[in-house]
Amino acid sequence: MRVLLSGYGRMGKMLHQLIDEADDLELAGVIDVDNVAELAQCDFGADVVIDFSSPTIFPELSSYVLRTKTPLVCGATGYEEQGQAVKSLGDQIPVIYTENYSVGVNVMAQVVGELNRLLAGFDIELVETHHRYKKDAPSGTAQLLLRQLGEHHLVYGRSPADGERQPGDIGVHSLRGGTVPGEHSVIFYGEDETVELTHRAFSRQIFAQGALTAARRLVGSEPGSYTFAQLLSKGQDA
Ligand SMILES: NC(=O)C1=CN([C@@H]2O[C@H](COP(=O)(O)OP(=O)(O)OC[C@H]3O[C@@H](n4cnc5c(N)ncnc54)[C@H](OP(=O)(O)O)[C@@H]3O)[C@@H](O)[C@H]2O)C=CC1
Ligand SMILES: O=C(O)C1=N[C@H](C(=O)O)C[C@H](O)C1
Repeated sequence: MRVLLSGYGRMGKMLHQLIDEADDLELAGVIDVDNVAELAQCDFGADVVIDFSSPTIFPELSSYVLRTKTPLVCGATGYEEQGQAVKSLGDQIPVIYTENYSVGVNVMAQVVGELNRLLAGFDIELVETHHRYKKDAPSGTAQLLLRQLGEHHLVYGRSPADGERQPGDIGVHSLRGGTVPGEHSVIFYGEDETVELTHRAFSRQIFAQGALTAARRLVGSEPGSYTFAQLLSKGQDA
């Protein structure tokens, strides 16, 4: 399977290493800030595009995948406004977008939704921690987890002026430092008890492996916008 990488930072380089190590994968090319124009000029002959760059590349990237009918695995975060636009590519090609390609977070999201239903009335706070270089806050995964919690009033950080916690608030706290690949906790506070769910990534290899698994299962699929859970279960069916 020939892979075109979009974005050659921490994730792009990790993917390149895994592609070189895998017998079934080959690098079709790399797109980064200095050669985005090639998307309009070339056909890299790729079976799939894997994007870990930034939503700012979406116009060029979407034109390329639609013109060449190449399936797209999209992992860059910060796509809230364009989320629907990414998914609408599924009318013509197979596409997946998720803010987190780890199996653990995928399961955590389902459990968070269930805990939210079972622990109605508990106060909820979300804490996410990432390396010092992360550009966006809160993380994409935080937004994925917040979607499982339904409509709430989000309080980002907490300032001295905020006063007492209001019913229905969810505090969202972003910590940045060191080399942390990604940690997310959702904490439910009740009367004299708390329930805390935490996912810790020990390396960004899990995200890269998850994106490659999604790519293998997306190639050959019918056009559509797939979820990570759908592609993971597709593998189990096979
Ligand atoms: N879904 C998931 O499981 C995961 C998602 N991510 C997300 O993936 C993204 C990348 O993460 P990471 O590799 O750590 O970040 P990096 O900043 O290390 O890499 C991003 C790369 O993309 C380049 N880039 C940015 N904008 C454009 C553009 N418009 N056109 C072409 N290239 C561009 C950057 O260039 P330059 O440095 O010059 O800006 C950089 O080389 C982030 O949004 C991150 O949150 C990360 C891990 C897992
Ligand atoms: O930028 C990162 O590193 C990560 N970004 C994703 C996010 O924003 O949630 C996924 C993972 O946590 C690592």
